Order: sequence, then structure tokens, then C-alpha cells
Amino acid sequence: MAKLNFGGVEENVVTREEFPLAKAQEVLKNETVAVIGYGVQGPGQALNQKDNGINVIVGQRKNSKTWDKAIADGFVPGETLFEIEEALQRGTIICYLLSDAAQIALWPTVQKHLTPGKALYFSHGFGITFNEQTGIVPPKDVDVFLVAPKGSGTSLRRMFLQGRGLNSSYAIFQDATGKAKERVIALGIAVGSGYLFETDFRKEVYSDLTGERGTLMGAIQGIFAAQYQVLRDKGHTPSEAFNETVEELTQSLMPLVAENGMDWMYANCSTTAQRGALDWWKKFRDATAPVFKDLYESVATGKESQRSIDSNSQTDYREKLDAELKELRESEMWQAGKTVRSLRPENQK
Ligand SMILES: NC(=O)C1=CN([C@@H]2O[C@H](COP(=O)(O)OP(=O)(O)OC[C@H]3O[C@@H](n4cnc5c(N)ncnc54)[C@H](O)[C@@H]3O)[C@@H](O)[C@H]2O)C=CC1
Ligand SMILES: CC(=O)[C@](C)(O)C(=O)O
Ligand SMILES: [Mg+2]
Ligand SMILES: [Mg+2]
Repeated sequence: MAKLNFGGVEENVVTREEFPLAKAQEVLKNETVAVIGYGVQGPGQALNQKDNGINVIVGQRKNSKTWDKAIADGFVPGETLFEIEEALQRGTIICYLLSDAAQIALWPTVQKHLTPGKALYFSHGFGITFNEQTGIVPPKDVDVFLVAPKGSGTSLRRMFLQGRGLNSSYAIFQDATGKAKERVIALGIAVGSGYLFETDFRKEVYSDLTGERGTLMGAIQGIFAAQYQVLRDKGHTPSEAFNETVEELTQSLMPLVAENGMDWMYANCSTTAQRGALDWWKKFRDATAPVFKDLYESVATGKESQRSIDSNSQTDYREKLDAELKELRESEMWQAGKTVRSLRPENQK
């Protein structure tokens, strides 16, 4: 395991060089990896494993859209695609990739098939960490671990196809066989991770829930909406407001941050912009820090997990989520964005 210096702190990471695909294939050669659920992570992880030569099967409800999607993706009913129970029975490693709320309902069925020596794999620390809310308590004689790709399953697949790799975290909750570590790292490489960093279930879920509610998804939409509205209220057009809030960020500036850090992006902007950004960033930090503290507290006390279980366990949760997404999509800001995107030269015919 490589020890790397992250801004002055030493941490363990697993790279593809020290744990190449051939080693992962060797570790998993006698395993049947059953991917249960074919939503967002399911396809990314199952297809990457298939392309990496791993013996992977998919478990999904028959007569569902995602069953048909699995077939379209090359999984074959009766060979590599099964009803959930049959996949659970065939799998030696169960990748539990239903939504976190749906994992609760199927848990009694999964539990039945966790015979000694099998492994239970998650892509989130949710079910185990919040077990008082989920009831997910695995038997002692199976390995339990996670590989959590740090991004959408869609990106996991896309980056794999581009020869790149999304980074993932991994954690071991229970090592019953003595082989949990080589199993989990082999799976991490097999699902297409670029590299793996170490964590535990609790830290994974606390940081993940904070991140997605915070800067990655929730906070960013909030900041966009606030700035857009101020510009609109001051008489700027939708296209101007959208460009100065979103388009320039995603098209020009964030790629520079991704490539070489914030100071590099700043350095490639005008001295006027640099002066202003350097003056203002701390005000935004100080204004939002209390909200982030509240958010972390809400995660750590189990309020966020309970809210997500309560709303996503309802039978009409999909319709309700879709309605809320529609509200975003139909807001003036994102409608303006749609027109702006259509003007990008690569989107014009
Ligand atoms: N969406 C993503 O890209 C990421 C997800 N994760 C984690 O990966 C896991 C899977 O998440 P997603 O792929 O987003 O799940 P999802 O919400 O896309 O659902 C996966 C599958 O569950 C099936 N399903 C829903 N309710 C069911 C039920 N009652 N019985 C049987 N099947 C049911 C759906 O048909 C779907 O095929 C979760 O633990 C999540 O937190 C982690 C990183 C990113
Ligand atoms: C994509 C990801 O890693 C998230 C945002 O945490 C999630 O989908 O749960
Ligand atoms: Mg998440
Ligand atoms: Mg995440």
C-alpha cells in the first residue's frame, strides 16, 4: 500500500500499479460476483467488471425496465441475468446496489442467502452505519466491506471507457474469511476505480451525505440560485445571468480547477478578477460555515438518513422526486441554461 502525503497528512492509497487488474482477476477467479440492482451504480459496476473479465451476474426484477436495460447491455437471462433471489443464491460476493431505502425492504431476503464465507459488498456506509434505522445487521461469518465510487455510476462507466478511472474509497466492516482485504481491493479495481483510498463505514457515509447535500449538489444549486436571482433583479437578462453564474464555471473555469487547482484557475483569470475573488472568498466561507456545521450535525445525528429512508420508502417516491426535479428543470435559470447549451458549437448541427 502506498503512503502518500496529502497536504501534510500521510494516508494509505491503493493504486492500479501496485494492484493491477491481473491481480484482481486472480483474486476473484473462483468468485461469482452478483450485482443486485441495476439503477445507476449497478450498470456501471457490472459492465466494468464484465469488461474486466470478472465472473459477474446481475440480479434484477423481471418485467422491469431495468431488466430490459440489462439485456440491452449484454447480460443474458439464465446465464448472467437472474431474478434477484436466484442471483443472491448463485453469488459468492453480493454487491448490494439497490437504493439505500430499498435495501431495507429486501434485507430479509438477502440475509437468507448470506451463507458462511460469502461477502456482502456495499457502495455506501449507509445501511451498516445507520443499522438502528435500517435493520441491516449481517451474520458474523461473512465478509462485509464497501467500495464507494466517488461520483455517479454514469461517470464510473464513461471514465472506464475513456481509459480513465474515478477514484473510490474502500472500507472493511467485517473480515470473516481473512480474505476481506484482497477481496475488497480486487473488487475496487474490477469495478474500474482509478485508485482507492482507505476509510471506514461511518466516515464514508458522514462525508458522503455532507458532500452531496453540500458543495457537490445542494449548496452549489443554492449559490447559483441566489446569484442568478440578484442579477435578474438588477435587470440583467437570463442569458447574461446564466452565463455569469453557471456556463462560464462549467465550461471554462472548473476544468482549470480540475486540472491544476484553484490558484491555477485564478492565475489564468484577469488581475481584476483575482483581486475580487481573493477579497470575497472568505466572506462566502464565513457566511456558509454555520450552514455546513448544521448539515454535518444533521447527518451525524441520523436525521438525514431517516429523512431519506422515510421519503424514499414510499411507493410513489419516484413520482415525487421527478416532480421536484421538474421544478428545477422548469425554473427560469435552468430553462435559460437549456438554450445556452444548445448554442454551444458542438451542439449545433
Ligand atoms: N447513484 C450513484 O451514482 C451512487 C450511488 N451510490 C450508492 O450505491 C447504491 C445504489 O445506488 P443507486 O445505483 O443510485 O440506486 P438506484 O436508486 O438507482 O436503485 C437501484 C435499483 O434498485 C431497484 N429497486 C428499487 N426498489 C427496489 C425494491 N424494493 N426491490 C428490488 N429492487 C428495487 C431499482 O429498480 C434499481 O434497479 C446506494 O447505496 C447508493 O448510495 C454510491 C455512489 C454514487
Ligand atoms: C454520486 C455520489 O457519489 C453521490 C452524490 O454521493 C450519490 O449519488 O449518492
Ligand atoms: Mg451519496
Ligand atoms: Mg458520493
